[in-house]
Formats: sequence, C-alpha cells, structure tokens
Amino acid sequence: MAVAELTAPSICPKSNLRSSQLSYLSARFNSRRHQSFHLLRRVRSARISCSVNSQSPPVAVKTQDPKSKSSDCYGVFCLTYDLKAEDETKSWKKLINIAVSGAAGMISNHLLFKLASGQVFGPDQPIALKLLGSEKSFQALEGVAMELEDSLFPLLREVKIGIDPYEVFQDAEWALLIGAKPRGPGMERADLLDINGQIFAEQGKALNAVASRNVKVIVVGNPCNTNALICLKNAPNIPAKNFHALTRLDENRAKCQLALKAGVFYDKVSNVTIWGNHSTTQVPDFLNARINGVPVKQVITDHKWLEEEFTEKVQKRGGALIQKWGRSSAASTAVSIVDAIKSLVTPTPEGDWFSSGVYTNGNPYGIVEGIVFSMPCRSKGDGDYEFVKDVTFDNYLLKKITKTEAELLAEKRCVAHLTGEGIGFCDLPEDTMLPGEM
Ligand SMILES: NC(=O)C1=CN([C@@H]2O[C@H](COP(=O)(O)OP(=O)(O)OC[C@H]3O[C@@H](n4cnc5c(N)ncnc54)[C@H](OP(=O)(O)O)[C@@H]3O)[C@@H](O)[C@H]2O)C=CC1
Ligand SMILES: O=C([O-])CC(=O)C(=O)O
Repeated sequence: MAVAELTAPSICPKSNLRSSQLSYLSARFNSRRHQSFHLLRRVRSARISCSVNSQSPPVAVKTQDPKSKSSDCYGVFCLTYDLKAEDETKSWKKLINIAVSGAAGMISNHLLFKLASGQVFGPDQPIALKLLGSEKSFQALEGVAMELEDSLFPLLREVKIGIDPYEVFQDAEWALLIGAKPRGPGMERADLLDINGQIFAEQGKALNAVASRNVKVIVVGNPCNTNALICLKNAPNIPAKNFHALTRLDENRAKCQLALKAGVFYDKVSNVTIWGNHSTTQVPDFLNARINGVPVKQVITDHKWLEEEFTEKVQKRGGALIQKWGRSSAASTAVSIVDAIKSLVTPTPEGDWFSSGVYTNGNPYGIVEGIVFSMPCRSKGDGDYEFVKDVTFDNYLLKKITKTEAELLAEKRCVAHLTGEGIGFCDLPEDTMLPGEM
C-alpha cells in the first residue's frame, strides 16, 4: 500500500492528541495490515499536533481506550477537539454517531457528503461518520474517507472505516443500512432474500449488541422491507418501531408524476402514501393524495390514468431509470434518504404526512401484524413517528394493498430461518420484482 506517498495534514487545528496514543498506534500499525494506511497517517497527525500544541493551554480531549476495538479513526479525523473551546462551536449540539453500511457504494457516495455538509441534521449538529464496508471494498472506503477529509466540512468531526459491524455500529444513533448484494444473473429471488437476509441478520445482531438503545435504523439495501424485518427480529433490545425500510424514493416519484399530470410544481402535491412493499406491488395512493389541498381525483379526472398508467409508472420507475442510466438510482435515492431522516427530526407540517416502511404492530389500517409495510406516518421531530388516522380506503385501494401484503407475507415465510420463526419456505408470487427489475 502506498503509504510513503501520503503527507500529514498541512493544517494544524487547535487540537490536541494525547501522546500516549503514539505507542498504541505504532503497535497497532504492525498488527493490522489492512489498516496500516490510516494508522500511519494517524501517527503523523499526532506528531504534528503534539508539537504545535506544546505551548497551547490544555483542552479537554476525548479519551481513547487502546483496548477498545472500535477506536480506529481516519486521517485528519484522528485529531480531537474541544467543541466548547471555540466561539463558533460553543452553541453546537452534542456530536451524534451515524453508521452507514455499503459506504463505498453509489448511493453512499452522494449521501455521505450531504450528511457531512449539515443539510440533514442542521448547521449546529456535529457528526461522526462510521463507515462499514467489506474486505473487497476496503480500499474504496479509504478513497471515500480521503474525499471526506479533502472536503473540509466543519461539522464532520470523526470518520471511522471498518469491516466489522460490531466495531462500526458502536454507539450508533442512526444506522443507514445501504449495503446489499444486487441480484445477479440467474439468481432466484429466494436466493437474493437469503443472501441479503444473512447480512441483515448479522447487522441486526451487531446493532443489538453495540448501538445506542434508541438507534434509528433506515434499511435501503433491497429487498428493503424484508431486510428491515430480519434486522429488527435480530435486535430484540431495540424497539421494533425504530426500524424503517426506505419507501421515500417511491413517494417522491409518485409526487413527481402527479405534478406532471396536473401541470403544477411538485411542491403543491401532498399527502402521498406508498403502501406496502418496495417492489412492483407497491401501491401509490391517489385516493388520499392532494394537490393544492384538493383531493387528487378532483384535480386529475382521468381516473383510468391514475389506476393504470400512474400506478405502474411509479411501481416501475426504478427499472425505467436503469434502462437509461445502466445502473440503479443513486442520487435520487440519497436525496430520499435525506428526506426520510428530515421527516423524523423535524415536525411534520400540519395536515400532511410521509411514507415509511415500518413494523405493522399496532397499525390502525388492518394490515396484518409482524411485517414491515410502508404506511403514512407523522412525526413531532423527535426521531419517533405515529400512524396517521384520517385516511380513507375504497375497493381499488384495498385490493392493491391486499396484494402487496400477500407478497410481504410470502417473503416473511421465505426468511423464517433468519427471523427465528422456524424453517424458511419460499412460495413467492411469480411476478414479485424489485422496482429496478422489469
Ligand atoms: N429502497 C430504495 O428505495 C432503493 C434501494 N436500493 C438498493 O440499495 C442498495 C445499494 O445500492 P447502491 O449503493 O447503488 O449499490 P452499489 O453496488 O454501488 O453499492 C453497494 C455495495 O457494493 C459494494 N461496492 C460498491 N462500490 C465498491 C467498490 N468500488 N469496490 C468494492 N465494492 C464496492 C459495497 O459492498 P461492500 O462494502 O459490502 O463490499 C456496497 O455496499 C442495493 O441493494 C439497491 O438495490 C437502490 C435504490 C433505491
Ligand atoms: O431495484 C433496485 O435496485 C433499484 C430500486 O430499488 C429503485 O430504483 O427503486
């Protein structure tokens, strides 16, 4: 690995690194081959920061336990700071830990820079990014960390990279689970459920063991509803309510199509629910949706279009995009993850709601319990949510909801061995597909 080409940071922030870290770092440098790259950087950073700060008044620093397996950091982010020592940062909130899996992937490449810029959690919220990859993607992950260093984001105070979820998820307050294996040629959907299910079972166990007891988990990697179910079943000490499967991209896609048809800008479209699975059986609800506060069916009177073209367009938008791009949605998915987080940390506007795939227990819509199903939610902005009460159903909507519910129940039976509910038995509907498959 080209360690010799690396230079220490040319700036020395008002920071301090404990000199006791040096021997610890040097020892570890020899013992962990794959992490030698950033450990050497860390030694160099430490030396520079120690010499510059030898005349500085002492500042409170975060203590680092050499025995801790989760103490690795990356490059410039190994410097430690007293956030209360500088006027600019005095009013900042307490640092939050955000874990991201699949961090070397396409979606993450958009998302991480949004998180670090402050546009998600706000301009007074410092963050630590804990990035999970694999042996295969570790070098790419180092590249991601280098780009984060070079971006000089003031709010980004820590970056750590690793391949062990038990280390990376330590104290995570948010876990954005993006990494998943794509469906390869000739791979059965049951195989995909099993391969990805293993990943999410393992990550659920790791969250259960080391994450914050109130961690909020957003599962993006497909098939995201059932992956989220597997994850929450393997994390019994974390409230099931805290697990989400990302269906916000589908909601955004539905809003865009309704706006286009009605000839209005998309900010006029509200109250859009995606019901069910993030698959081609998902149900974009035009019965309860509104345009300029008026029910969509009164604005768009072509109901055949709503039932057929609109619905199918939203269900298959992912596939249409893959045909153009040659790869699945990455930028708009990252934007929708931002939207999903913001919906939980800011109060939902009066009268509106957002869609999220959440655990069905206690839902007021009669959806079967024990699955992860996209439904309309509202939040007070405290990271939690409640189900919306005032939604209506007609026969068309109920029939569609029943179909997507049956699909999720079949997926659940297929992964029973991963949720601790017996032996997996796959009788998936023939037409079950991800939005990206056509
Ligand atoms: N719910 C939703 O709305 C949507 C979900 N998705 C899903 O999100 C998931 C991730 O999508 P996306 O980020 O586009 O997928 P990518 O293929 O870009 O990344 C996913 C994984 O690929 C590996 N990887 C990526 N880049 C590299 C690299 N340069 N070298 C080595 N390994 C690499 C990483 O796995 P590792 O680090 O583990 O090796 C990473 O976790 C997929 O399951 C997709 O289907 C996509 C769009 C919308
Ligand atoms: O199928 C995929 O991987 C892409 C996907 O989920 C989407 O675009 O909604």
